[in-house]
Amino acid sequence: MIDSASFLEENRGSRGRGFNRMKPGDVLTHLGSIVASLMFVWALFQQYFPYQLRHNIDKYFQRAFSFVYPYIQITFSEFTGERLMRSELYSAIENYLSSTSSTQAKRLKADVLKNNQSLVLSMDDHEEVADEFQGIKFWASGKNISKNQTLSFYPVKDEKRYYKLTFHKRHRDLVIGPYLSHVLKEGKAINVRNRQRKLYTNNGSHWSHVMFEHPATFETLALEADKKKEILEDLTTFSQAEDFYARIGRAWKRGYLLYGPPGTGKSTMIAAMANLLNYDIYDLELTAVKDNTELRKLLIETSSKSVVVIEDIDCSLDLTAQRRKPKESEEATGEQDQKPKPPKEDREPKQSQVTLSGLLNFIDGLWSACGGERLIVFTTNYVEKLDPALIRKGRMDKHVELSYCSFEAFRVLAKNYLLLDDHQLFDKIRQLLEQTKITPADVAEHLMPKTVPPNAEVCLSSLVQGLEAAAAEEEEARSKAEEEGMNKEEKEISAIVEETKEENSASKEESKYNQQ
Ligand SMILES: Nc1ncnc2c1ncn2[C@@H]1O[C@H](COP(=O)(O)OP(=O)(O)OP(=O)(O)O)[C@@H](O)[C@H]1O
Ligand SMILES: [Mg+2]
Repeated sequence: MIDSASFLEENRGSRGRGFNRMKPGDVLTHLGSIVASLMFVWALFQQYFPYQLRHNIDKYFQRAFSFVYPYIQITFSEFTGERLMRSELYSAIENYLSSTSSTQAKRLKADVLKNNQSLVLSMDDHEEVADEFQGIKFWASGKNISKNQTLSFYPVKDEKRYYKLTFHKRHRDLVIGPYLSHVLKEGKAINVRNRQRKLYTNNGSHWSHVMFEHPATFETLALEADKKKEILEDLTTFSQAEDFYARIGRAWKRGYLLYGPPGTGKSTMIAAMANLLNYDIYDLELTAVKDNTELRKLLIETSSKSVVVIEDIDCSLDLTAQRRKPKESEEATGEQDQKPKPPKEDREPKQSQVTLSGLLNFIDGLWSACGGERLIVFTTNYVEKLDPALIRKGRMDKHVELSYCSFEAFRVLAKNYLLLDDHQLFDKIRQLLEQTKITPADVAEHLMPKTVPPNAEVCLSSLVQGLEAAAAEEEEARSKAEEEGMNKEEKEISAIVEETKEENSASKEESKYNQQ
């Protein structure tokens, strides 16, 4: 255990005893002359001693010092190697020490992250803070040393930042093993929490991004509580299961298929997922991807801790047709790949040549494992249109149906939009919701404030009217369909009657003819 405090105290104590017999004025005079002499000697040493000699003296002094000094120091420089790369360890330590720094250090550096939303404090140069791990105290100091560049005519300051970790030599194994990996892990986790998340979209084979700032959360998502809980648990379990996936030999990724009519919250759920897990979003526009090679390139460029989304997968590509087409041509010509492709551009508008097998490879091929910790989410309005190979378990592990608004979902929206837990109109709304189909997007539109100040009664009445109108429309459509069905039936019956009449008259004619 480091006992620096007591070490300093002892030194201070012995000095104090030595100076006790003198008067304060004498002490100061003495001290002044000692310091001046030391500085003079040091200046002489710096200036007149040959560099090699100075270097050797330094070296042996350090060795002799470390022989008696029981502490070990590790330095973590900001830049490693060619000074081009900022050391990952350095930033991890910076993040790791940020909380300790903000409580202990007296001079701090402030930085704003997440688009000016959160303030991050780190210790300033030459500050020192203590950290405790498994009951042992370590010292970390932030330093910024400046060196003059020697080969320059105009001396330019060359600044180097580093953290120095000091600990007693008996803790060497603990520090080099568990402590440093703990610092690295925690530092990275803080970095992930603090980063401004991004929403990427592909422009051909390149990703471009904007800041991701969707406010959706699972709390505000209108969904039945048990369904919400199930998805939440699934996501949280996934995000914490790195070791499990490694143990069972599976790539650390999970596929979600969200399906349901438009306006039922599929895109909103994706935003909520990303917000829950602190992931980036890669919104992949498949129609802009030229071919399978480009698709793979895009996949490789995605980072871990991300949600890769393909919206409206049924519209993105005519996947089933694309799978069939090569087979047909294969049958006709015998070989598929060697055959030069017809110049399609001449006859039809340029289409993406991404195939179903390319997409399947994207989801669970060898390349899909790179990066890890990734969700792949497909959305569709028509789940029945999708090729079963695409959505089988293992590829799309979880199928989530988002459907029309239930009363439970409505209550979530009422709480979000109107801050209401209950209201006299709720019973009526419940009955109407049981009779009619309305999407959460439509309900949300009714609940948007319509007056200043907002009035819940007005919004709920608007919803009731909307629901009644939808119910009336549905009723009308139903009776029309029934009528049409009846008409169709009547027509069919009369056609059959006509047919039998004709048949009867024909047979009568025939028997007459036979009798003659
Ligand atoms: N389940 C829901 N919970 C909360 N808000 C919802 C929900 N469903 C829809 N909304 C609201 O309706 C709007 C449209 O929803 P969203 O874009 O998520 O629908 P979608 O299912 O992705 O539709 P599409 O199939 O057309 O892409 C959202 O802005 C959101 O405010
Ligand atoms: Mg959508």
